[in-house]
Amino acid sequence: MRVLGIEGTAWAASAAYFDSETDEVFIESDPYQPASGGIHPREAAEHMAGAIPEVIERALVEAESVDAVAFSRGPGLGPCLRIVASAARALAQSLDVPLVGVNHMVAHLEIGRHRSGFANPVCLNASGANAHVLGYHDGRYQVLGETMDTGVGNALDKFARHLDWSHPGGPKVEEAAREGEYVELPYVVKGMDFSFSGIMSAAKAAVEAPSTGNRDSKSSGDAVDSGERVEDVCFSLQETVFAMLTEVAERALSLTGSDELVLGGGVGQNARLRGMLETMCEARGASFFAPEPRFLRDNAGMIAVLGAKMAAAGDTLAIEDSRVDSNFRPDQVDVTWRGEESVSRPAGDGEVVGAEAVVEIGDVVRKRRLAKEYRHPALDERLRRERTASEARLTSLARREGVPTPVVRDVDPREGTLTLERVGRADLSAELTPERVRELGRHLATLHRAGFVHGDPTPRNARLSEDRLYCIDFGLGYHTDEAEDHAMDLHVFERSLAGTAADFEACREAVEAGYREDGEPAVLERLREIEGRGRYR
Ligand SMILES: C[C@@H](O)[C@H](NC(=O)OP(=O)(O)OC[C@H]1O[C@@H](n2cnc3c(N)ncnc32)[C@H](O)[C@@H]1O)C(=O)O
Ligand SMILES: Nc1ncnc2c1ncn2[C@@H]1O[C@H](COP(=O)(O)OP(=O)(O)OP(=O)(O)O)[C@@H](O)[C@H]1O
Ligand SMILES: [Fe+2]
Repeated sequence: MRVLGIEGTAWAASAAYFDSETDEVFIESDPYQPASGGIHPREAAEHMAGAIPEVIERALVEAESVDAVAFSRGPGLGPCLRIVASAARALAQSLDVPLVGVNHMVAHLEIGRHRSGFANPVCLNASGANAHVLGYHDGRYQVLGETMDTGVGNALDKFARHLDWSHPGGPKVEEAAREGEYVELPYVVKGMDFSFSGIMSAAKAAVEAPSTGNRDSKSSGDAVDSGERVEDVCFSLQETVFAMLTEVAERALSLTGSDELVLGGGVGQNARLRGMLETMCEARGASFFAPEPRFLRDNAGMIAVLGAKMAAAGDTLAIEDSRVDSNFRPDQVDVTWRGEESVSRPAGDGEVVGAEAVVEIGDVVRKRRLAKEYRHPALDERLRRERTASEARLTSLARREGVPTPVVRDVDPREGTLTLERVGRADLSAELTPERVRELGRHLATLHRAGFVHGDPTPRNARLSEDRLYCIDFGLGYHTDEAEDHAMDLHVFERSLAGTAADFEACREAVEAGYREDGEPAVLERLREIEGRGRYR
């Protein structure tokens, strides 16, 4: 199969030629560079209009023959997408070959899968406009977790703009971070979702005022002093944001039971991010793969490679059905080029390596949050201490409210250790029936009424016994009466179901039915709203 791929979702006007027989990929790109500020959609489209025909021409020179034309159908900037689609349609028609419409984010994932040879990896996409973790289940790439606000590259670019640095800011932040030292910034992970806006405001505020020169008087907590050195804030921004991405990637590996991770997207060119992911995977015996930079940043090579797989599966488009979709989500794609395999977790006993902790299961359960090598030591110490303390406190509080939880026998937040009663005979994930899931819905409603959230409700954080369902692992829980936070708790659970459950719809109805029995109707309405926000915006 020989495929001509075209990419132009935002800044990279790119065309590529892929020959699946030799596995060679020839890429021609012409980037758009804004004169000032960030990417202007109109200017970007003007760039595409001029550059797309030229890069196609150069790629065609390399092409011996073309069996299909593939193009990025979305997500991206509408005006840019339309130019690319027109060019692709015209080319497919003039060459009289099929047209293939590729989801750009799935292409960022598939290029890693293709180059690594991994069968069934979890994928972290860290790009400009997006940030999410994908896992394959039920014939789709499920979004296991994603940003609640901006993409990770956009967050870095905006911070750089605040410093009057030119676009793109990511590489400049990386450069400045080399000389930096750690200052504390907010850290926001909810289940496998995460948010950058609070961190970015804190980072901007931190560099606002001129330095006082007194570096010993920093306050702790989420408050950040202004007047920090730019290189220190850049360093800490990377330490914080990339630790969040690495943590959610690890959670996804733990939830799905996969031991393969691939990285995609332009921010994947960052050496610190790659290093953290590598270290995390090594520590848990997983394999990590990041494609070379030409396949990480936006490029038509990944479009051609996925286009070839789709064309081989007969997944082509009639011209009249080839509309672009600027909000095209990866989980909307019907994965026609793969089998029905899904990552599922073998039930284990003895010592369990969770996402966060090593859990020894004997007469009692000993949970140790060991230091994570990938994190900066100061951030690592803070997270382990805070989460261990929360887990002990909320586990006991939940039981007093009537939700079954293990008795906490001992806790040492400084060491990050807990000793817990052993409860249940299996994780809920082992027998995921609607009836059991409904019980979890009731438990969540009870917690919320009591004014706190679990923080990470998944089928692996609930334990089955004959007569009850225990909730465990409250480390990400916190006190809140906000409907948004309560709805987010349910959303985290439903997402983890979508990534693992055999009968997702029945389980989702069950958790909501259980919640309705004791919870606020406003929370379920808010849940619908959260889902309707797509990527929360
Ligand atoms: C929809 C599509 O248009 C969009 N594309 C996109 O965001 O371009 P991509 O090439 O994947 O990523 C660009 C981002 O990658 C960042 N970046 C590039 N090199 C970096 C580095 N060394 N460190 C951190 N960020 C870097 C840039 O600052 C910029 O924000 C996407 O994939 O979300
Ligand atoms: N009190 C307990 N009784 C019985 N089994 C337990 C108990 N606590 C934990 N486990 C088992 O250990 C596994 C991991 O525990 P836990 O979820 O607390 O660790 P974790 O590292 O936070 O995991 P993750 O973040 O991946 O959910 C659970 O899925 C469960 O099977
Ligand atoms: Fe991209």
